Amino acid sequence: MIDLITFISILLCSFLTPKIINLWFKKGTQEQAQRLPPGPPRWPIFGNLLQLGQLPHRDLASLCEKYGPLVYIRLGKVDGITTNDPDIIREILLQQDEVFASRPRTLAAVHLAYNCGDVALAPLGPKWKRMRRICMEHLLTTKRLESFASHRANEAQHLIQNVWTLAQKGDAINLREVLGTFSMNNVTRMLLGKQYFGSEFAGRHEAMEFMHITHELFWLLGLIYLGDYFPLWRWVDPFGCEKKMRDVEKRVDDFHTKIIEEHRQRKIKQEENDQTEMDFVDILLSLPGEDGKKHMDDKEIKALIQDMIAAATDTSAVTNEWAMAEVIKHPRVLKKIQQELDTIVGSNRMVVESDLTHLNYLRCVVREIFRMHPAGPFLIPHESTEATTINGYYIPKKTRVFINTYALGRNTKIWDNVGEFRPERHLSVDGSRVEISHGTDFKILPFSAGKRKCPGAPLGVTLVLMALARLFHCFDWNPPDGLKPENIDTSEVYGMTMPKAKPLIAVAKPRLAARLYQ
Ligand code: HEM
Repeated sequence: MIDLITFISILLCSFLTPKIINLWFKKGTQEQAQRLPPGPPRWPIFGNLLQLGQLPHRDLASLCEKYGPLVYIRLGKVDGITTNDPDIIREILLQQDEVFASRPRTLAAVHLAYNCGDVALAPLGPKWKRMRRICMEHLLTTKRLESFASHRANEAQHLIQNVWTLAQKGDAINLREVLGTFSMNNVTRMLLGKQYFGSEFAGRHEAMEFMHITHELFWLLGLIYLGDYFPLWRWVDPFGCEKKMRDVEKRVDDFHTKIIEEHRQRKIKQEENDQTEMDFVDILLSLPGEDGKKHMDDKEIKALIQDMIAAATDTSAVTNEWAMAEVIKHPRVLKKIQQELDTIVGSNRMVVESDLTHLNYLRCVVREIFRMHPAGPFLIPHESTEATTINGYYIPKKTRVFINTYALGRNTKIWDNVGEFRPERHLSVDGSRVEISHGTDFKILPFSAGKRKCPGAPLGVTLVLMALARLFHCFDWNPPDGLKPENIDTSEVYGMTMPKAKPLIAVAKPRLAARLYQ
């Protein structure tokens, strides 16, 4: 006699299998009629999901090499396209911006971005528009960023002191830690009025908890979670990903609740005419809410805090670590950067922000890093709001768009010797200032373009250039004993950002007068 479970399974199979086959063939016929872009053959149910490995940006890059500049893929039940081509990217991000400027509602965005109530992961619509406007008009204006210039100068000096102390001890330096601390402190000082690491730090336990949950958050946000493409997977969740998302959601929320409460208490205690500088949380607490409400909801404030931390810290820290790795690997480039710094800044003072626009060769180095190791290998995936066509190919509504910036930077049709680190390729013929943006040719895309372009780009560029200029000006750099520069490992891991697989360890030797490091 068959047991009940076997009976139900047989019943379900006999009911579902014809439906799935039917749907699959129906879909196939529709697709043929509407001429989707070319792409690899697909499995039933899974589509091309099983063809993506640990480094999906490389897998999708190979598909573009094989099938052309615009490739159709199917991820479970979700339509997807990918491209490595400047003209198609321009078409998607500028010409058809309105169609492609939405975001997919992924489970990570639901759990970790307050039900898509933030800026970065919110679908296109009035809510996203309002939250983005708050960022642009109240947090990231030139005037507001200028008001934090002294904090940034202070953190740049703190970075140098930190490295100097380690160099005096003769220790090899873990640059991932040092650069992560620099980015995190800069962002949390602006955002939360707190420095989490260093002399005025917020308390060791709080700092460690903060670092820990931030790392888990980044990891979960970058994950290609099968439950997003294949709903049955959610029933099983064999690796406990969704459980982890809920766990991190709760811990992050507790953390933000505490921050908001601290700011409210501080405000109550403050004298009325107190002129203490306002941080981002103070500003958000002072803004009116939607529909005539006196204040913004706590949930909205938390979603914005979350976005700023996630968007600003890892992107700049990862870019800086790649730049240090490639430059130490290429001593010729380090020499040229230092010659430029010695000419423009000299050896009697530290680099200041106003120097950064004049450091044209260093700017080429940063552009070359964005070409070879872009912080966002797929930007943040976009989604189409309606069916459309690109180059005569049909793109269905709700198609997920993987703009492959990694493959763009290694596209042999637009770059020569793609694996060679050669900053000079970005020098302008007339010697004019080298811009760290996509420009008109869209051959690199560090901060994206169109409605969803990064609103923090000027701050991001400053954080990157400042850390690098100071570190190369103040120190000579070598790999640890026994490792030749050319053997420095430059393999990557995939995530929301694309960090170096192994932390960069290097030895620093001061090159300026000792008094300047104090
Ligand atoms: C080197 C540093 C940075 C890099 C490389 C970077 C890069 C990016 C990229 C590639 C995107 C996705 C754009 C798209 O999907 O089309 C993005 C979005 C975003 N970035 Fe940045 N970013 C950096 C720094 C910052 C900073 C400092 C902030 C704020 C303080 C910031 C805030 C944001 C926000 C809020 C979004 C979402 C925009 C939206 O969806 O409307 N970023 N960034």
